[in-house]
Amino acid sequence: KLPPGPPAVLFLAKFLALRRSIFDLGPLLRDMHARYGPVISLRLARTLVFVADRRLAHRALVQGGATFADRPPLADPASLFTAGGRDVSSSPYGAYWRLVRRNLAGEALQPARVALFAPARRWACDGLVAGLHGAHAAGGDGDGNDKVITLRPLLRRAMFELLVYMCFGARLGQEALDEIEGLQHRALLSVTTFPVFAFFPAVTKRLFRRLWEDNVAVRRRQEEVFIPLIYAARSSDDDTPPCYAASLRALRVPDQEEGGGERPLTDGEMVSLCSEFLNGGTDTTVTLVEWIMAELVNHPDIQAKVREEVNAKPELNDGGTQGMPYLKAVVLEGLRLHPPGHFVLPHGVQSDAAEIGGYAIPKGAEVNFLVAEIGRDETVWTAAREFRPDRFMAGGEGCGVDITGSREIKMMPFGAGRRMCPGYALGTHHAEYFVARLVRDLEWRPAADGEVVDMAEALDFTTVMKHPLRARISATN
Ligand code: HEM
Repeated sequence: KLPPGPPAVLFLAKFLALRRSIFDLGPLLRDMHARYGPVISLRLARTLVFVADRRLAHRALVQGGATFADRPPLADPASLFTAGGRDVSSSPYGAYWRLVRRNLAGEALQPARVALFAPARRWACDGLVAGLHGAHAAGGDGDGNDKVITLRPLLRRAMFELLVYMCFGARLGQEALDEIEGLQHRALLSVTTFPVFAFFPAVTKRLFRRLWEDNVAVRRRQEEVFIPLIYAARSSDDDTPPCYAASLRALRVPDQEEGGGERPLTDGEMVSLCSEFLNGGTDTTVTLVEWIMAELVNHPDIQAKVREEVNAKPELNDGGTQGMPYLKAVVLEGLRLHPPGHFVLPHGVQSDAAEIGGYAIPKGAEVNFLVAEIGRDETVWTAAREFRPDRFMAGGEGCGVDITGSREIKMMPFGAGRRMCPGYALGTHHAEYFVARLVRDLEWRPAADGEVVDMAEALDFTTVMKHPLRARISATN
């Protein structure tokens, strides 16, 4: 018995009537869950299943082991940009995925390695704060030490530069960064825009030839830019910690064609893995930091409390955020209330006997989990729609929450189980450090006196602030 859900035609009619993007299912799904229950299905080109209940999510993703650890196959152009599903997030569950994931988690993202990048975090934030101070000259208003800025572009550039350095071990000039950021944006669009080439690809690639050729040209340019950077990347030297690209060059994966032997990664695979590293590490964290700063503008009391804690800790000068429980609570509350991804990436099913909540989930189905709904569940969180970091301090309902969800899921901003985000510690640490520096070095107020920042959401690749944060900043002493 499949999970209940509306007939596909009715769903599509509603979807088109609302002129929603294929990604923007949130409001429709909420209505459908209210009507049909916590597990629903929709039979479109393949069966889509949506799970909105934290206990069922735990049973499927954590207790279910490998049952839902696969990914559905990708259509073009997503397939083009992942070298045919060969990055970590789109590889099918199996030996190749295990090796590339272990390399990412065990090499590039392991805590001792991340610690070596403390000076890089510092220069990234120094540049960001200096840029915000200088934003006045570039068109901010107000005067002297007090100006209205838009945070996102400068924040994005600082985070991107940091990730590029962690990936390639090189600091690039602004022009090269501009180009790579543009290419990365185009690669992301391949995931978020309507997948025309999923339908009769031989025909649609002719019908929409310009669009297809455009994608091919972007991918070619991405290879031209990335391959020299990958081969120039040193394993490490006195000044540069070992970067991700160098670990990819050293990695060996099973060679399917050579009957059991090993082979290095192809250039295409390395380009896609680097591209995933840059996008995975930048957009999610930037979105999170922007939401948190918006909450801190709306809650000056919380902002002052973070500043007080951060000022008392010289560790920040070394790129660390140890011993700052309130800062950590603020970031956790940001992850709960404003998870950058409102869904995990779609999960695939390899077995014939999968079930969720007593419903059969057919092989080949695509299973999605409603991350934002789970973090805002009123039965778990008091005043679930309010920003209250204290809930993660001693005595609060979130104190000691298990962010990996292995014991129990109360929130799952990074997913849970075998496909859980391998970057969760880095993402959290970057968010903590950037928020700490922005609050320590600058005072944040509404753009106009008495104004409340609008917290409306919009779907980009992540769920971003519909109106990018504008705030009045001044230097702290
Ligand atoms: C605040 C920051 C971040 C958030 C909220 C976030 C969120 C997520 C989520 C929800 C998933 C899907 C999990 C699933 O399908 O069950 C995911 C997967 C993934 N993330 Fe992150 N992420 C963040 C930072 C990072 C960073 C810093 C990196 C790497 C540099 C990264 C790399 C990945 C990769 C490679 C996957 C795919 C894992 C797999 O399929 O095995 N993420 N992330």
